[in-house]
Amino acid sequence: MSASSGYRGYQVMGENITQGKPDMHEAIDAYKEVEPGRYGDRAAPLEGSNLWPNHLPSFKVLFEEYIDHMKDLSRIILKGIALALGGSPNTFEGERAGDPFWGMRIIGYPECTDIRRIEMQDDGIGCGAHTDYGLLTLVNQDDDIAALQVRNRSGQWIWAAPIPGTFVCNIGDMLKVWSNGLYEPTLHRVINNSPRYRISIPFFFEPNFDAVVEPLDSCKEMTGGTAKFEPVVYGDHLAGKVLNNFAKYD
Ligand SMILES: O=C(O)CCC(=O)C(=O)O
Ligand SMILES: [Fe+2]
Repeated sequence: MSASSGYRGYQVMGENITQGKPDMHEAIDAYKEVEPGRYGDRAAPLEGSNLWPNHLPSFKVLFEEYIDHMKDLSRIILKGIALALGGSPNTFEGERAGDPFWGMRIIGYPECTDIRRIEMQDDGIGCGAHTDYGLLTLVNQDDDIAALQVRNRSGQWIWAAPIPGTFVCNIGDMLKVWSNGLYEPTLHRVINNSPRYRISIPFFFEPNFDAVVEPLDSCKEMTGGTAKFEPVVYGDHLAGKVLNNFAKYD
């Protein structure tokens, strides 16, 4: 993991920072590849190619096949959301998310032992509370370890306990803007209190890198007629977040 690979590749335990605190996980991070100069200065920090393990040639093939399935599934879910928001099913195609940016992480959370707790002097936070940055996240988590928590409307943290054969679907920041607040991004965090190493694979379906995200007309109509959010270019939002997570590389 380094700034020169556009923050792609392997990160050691504690390298990812959320709200100023190191997260207790290790991960392989991949993003849609961005050729130099493709989106001008705003994409420069995220330019780069993914890094694959040399000794596992099938890894890249399987990974890319999985990404294609995740993109197809995300598009189907977004068609439903678009209809619910009073728009055409293709609202998120074309210049909004027809050429979606994406990210995917393969994350490992260490097993929880008393010794580790003392050594790390941490409170067991595998990933600090945050919302995801884009449209939708599809989390594929280990079937038998409850570690992901989401905060409900009453402010309580509840377990998003795994249901075999399903994904947890989180709403991202950009869907809040496009829906003028009708969709609330899911605040979530990870605490692996189990005595076993946990693996989860979140896939992030994002807008086009250069999409200008602003409340949709149909959503403004449903929420009192005025825009509650300023327009934001998705790539700027993402670059700000990623640089913050890896502040030590600045
Ligand atoms: O490990 C999980 O279940 C979720 C990870 C997560 O929230 C993230 O990487 O954004
Ligand atoms: Fe997340």
